Amino acid sequence: MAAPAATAGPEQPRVVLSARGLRRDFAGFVAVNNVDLDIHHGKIHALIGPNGAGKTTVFNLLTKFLQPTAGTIELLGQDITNMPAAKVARMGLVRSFQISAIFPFLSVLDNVRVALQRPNGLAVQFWRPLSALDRLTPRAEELLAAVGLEDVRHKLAGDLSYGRKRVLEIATTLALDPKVLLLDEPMAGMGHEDVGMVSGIIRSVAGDRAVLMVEHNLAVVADLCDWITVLQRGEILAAGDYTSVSRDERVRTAYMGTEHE
Ligand SMILES: Nc1ncnc2c1ncn2[C@@H]1O[C@H](COP(=O)(O)OP(=O)(O)OP(=O)(O)O)[C@@H](O)[C@H]1O
Repeated sequence: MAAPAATAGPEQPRVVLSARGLRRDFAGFVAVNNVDLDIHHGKIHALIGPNGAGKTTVFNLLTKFLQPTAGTIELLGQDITNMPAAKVARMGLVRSFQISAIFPFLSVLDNVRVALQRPNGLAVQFWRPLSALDRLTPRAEELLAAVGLEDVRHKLAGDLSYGRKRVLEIATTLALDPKVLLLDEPMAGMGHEDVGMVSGIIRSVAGDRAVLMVEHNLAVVADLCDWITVLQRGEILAAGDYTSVSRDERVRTAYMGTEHE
């Protein structure tokens, strides 16, 4: 059978987020140095590396929670290097926080409805009565169906299993209709079955957006991610698909003696 043509066409995944020469110093300590990244629509990109490699700092730089010391960041073709975090979130670069981002005493449905009325993903308008959110119910139900939580929509979020809380948290992030979704250790603390469920959801939500994730579970990275960037001491050690990165001697050495799998 003929191999697919390698020429660029309309199907070629486009770069939606890119960084060039990203650097961040903390009082003379260089936490991130000369990092280049290209994140593509429809792809899942993993940022991995030993503890202290600079992964969280890169996330904070991309989302503009931290200002880079040097380098540039482009989102959807626009330079966002000096843009405030709220504006970047409104443009579609959204970071999924941990479980603490959900409201345990609200129902699953109300968690998503509240997320749908957030103007920029960073603030919740608590003064609005929940009844004012009724018009958001159809969209909230659609999102819950997309992540397989429709059957528990009237449960209190706090009563969900750990894995399903993570899924709800992803659904509240999807409410912001991100073009680029940043996931910070989505499998942290999860049992085996939950990892499978959350992997399936991440794969399906990546169909129509770009996903960048920090993940320590290398089995998940191997299974889920199209492209991997390995950081060590703030710099890119290697980049490529899982097969090439996992065969890289420098990567193997970097992981030796760490707690990673
Ligand atoms: N606000 C800060 N002030 C000073 N140093 C910092 C600050 N934030 C991070 N660092 C340092 O920068 C380096 C990179 O930290 P970062 O948290 O980005 O690594 P990481 O790869 O996310 O690590 P982990 O896997 O442990 O979460 C570490 O040495 C850390 O101590």
